[in-house]
Amino acid sequence: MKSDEFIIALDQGTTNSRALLVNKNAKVEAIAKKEFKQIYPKPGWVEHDPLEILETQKEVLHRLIDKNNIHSTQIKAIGIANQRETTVLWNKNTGKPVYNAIVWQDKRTTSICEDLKKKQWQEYIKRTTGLPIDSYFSAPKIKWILDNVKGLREEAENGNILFGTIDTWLLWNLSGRNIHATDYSNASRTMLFDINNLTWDEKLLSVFQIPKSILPEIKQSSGFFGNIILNGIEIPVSGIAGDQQASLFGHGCLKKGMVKNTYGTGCFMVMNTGEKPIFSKSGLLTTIAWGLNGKIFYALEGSVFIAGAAIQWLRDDLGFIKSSGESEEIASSIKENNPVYVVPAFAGLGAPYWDMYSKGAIFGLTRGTGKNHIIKATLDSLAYQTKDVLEAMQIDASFQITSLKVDGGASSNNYLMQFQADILNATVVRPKTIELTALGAAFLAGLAIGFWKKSEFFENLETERVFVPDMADSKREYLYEGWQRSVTASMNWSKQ
Ligand SMILES: Nc1ncnc2c1ncn2[C@@H]1O[C@H](COP(=O)(O)OP(=O)(O)O)[C@@H](O)[C@H]1O
Ligand SMILES: O=P(O)(O)OC[C@H](O)CO
Repeated sequence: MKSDEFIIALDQGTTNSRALLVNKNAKVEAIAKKEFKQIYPKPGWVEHDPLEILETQKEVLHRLIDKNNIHSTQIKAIGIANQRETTVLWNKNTGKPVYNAIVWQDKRTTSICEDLKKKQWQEYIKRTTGLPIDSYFSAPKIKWILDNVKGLREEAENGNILFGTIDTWLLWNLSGRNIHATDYSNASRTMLFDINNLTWDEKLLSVFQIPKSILPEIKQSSGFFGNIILNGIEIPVSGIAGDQQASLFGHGCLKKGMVKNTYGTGCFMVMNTGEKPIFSKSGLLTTIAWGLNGKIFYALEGSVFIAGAAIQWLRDDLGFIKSSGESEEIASSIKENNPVYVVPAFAGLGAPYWDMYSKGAIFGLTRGTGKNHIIKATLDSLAYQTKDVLEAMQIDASFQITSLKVDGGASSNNYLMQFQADILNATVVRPKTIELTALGAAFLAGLAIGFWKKSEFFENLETERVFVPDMADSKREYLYEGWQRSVTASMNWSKQ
């Protein structure tokens, strides 16, 4: 091992818990990861077991340290990046979750959201929290758990229940059930947080009937959260951010107008908009990028709910491929001009459509369509959804995007990245490491303790490949027009 001091990043994603060892040169030296169970109790419902999340996260942390012969004294700080919005409520006396974690993709709270829309809360919620009303966010999930677990609201009112997004759940447990906190970026995904005044919003707490006592303290994304005891040594957790904001930071998108796109379970394009929130008229949400050095930075985000998850569906449910990576060769082998479209609206549609009732669909089937066409069309859908979001993001001449920085599991797919460049008519820039989420969390943690000086870690980020657009305008327009018709047809499909 060359380095002798490290930052560890815990990257708790929708499908994997990961721990990464980051050295002084800002390089990822080792990774340990473990997939965990996705629970689908009913159509549209998605849950995780909070204890399994905690156990897999601890397991990969210990495996990383043991396998690489790291002594706890070599770990200078820990940063956490997490799947956002996913909601856990637990009893603070027993430490036990009162219900499974309700995952960001879960659709069970559509009627709570519908009710809010009927009562005309859209304007207030957008202005206050930056968010559209959608079952994606934490507040309706908290309300659902409080309404549906017998006696829970009373327990919560008596001060026995805590709420957390996954960062908070991990921090509370890893700190010896001591610290109940989150950072600004995660707070901004709850639909309870006033992103202008930086406080929990009393009006929304009352609308959702959520007792304030269950909410965590909110801190800067880079700063001291608490200590974790690892093999008898105290290690500070000094960076926390939602995974997409962490990835924005990891890419070095520190200036207004800089943008990245992460292809994980979902696909999230995020643009730094500086120290003032900008409110989109075309379906993007306004969110907090991070709190750093006493300042708040804002971002515009296009959240696509199903991206890599659609490739997992091909693998695990349809059995069309044995591994996600196999999709690359299959898609590259199809040369026909008769496009099939898969609209993977398995969890409704996020940005820019925000349709909780859209359902997945396949269009353009002929007798000659085989499973390979469907594999290619599923990969293509990641690129089309990204184009939808990018179009929404070009709000004026100062936000023209001609180059897109990418990361996340599916960005390793060369077919997809080339098709992405073609359909956007923009270059796609892939860094040498696609673990930008983890790097972002590590950078936030390392900055807080002086492990790195301001921004020096970005100097070591290298580009691995640039994908240059190579498609005729007429073909691009023809293909995209077919996608737009397909999405439109899938919308408002069923309220079940
Ligand atoms: N070569 C590939 N081609 C397409 N999709 C891929 C490829 N490799 C991984 N994926 C997809 O990427 C996702 C995993 O990426 P990751 O960034 O780990 O996601 P998360 O953080 O959401 O758990 C999975 O949904 C998987 O299907
Ligand atoms: O698990 P990921 O990396 O797809 O990210 C999930 C998002 O944070 C949900 O908002």
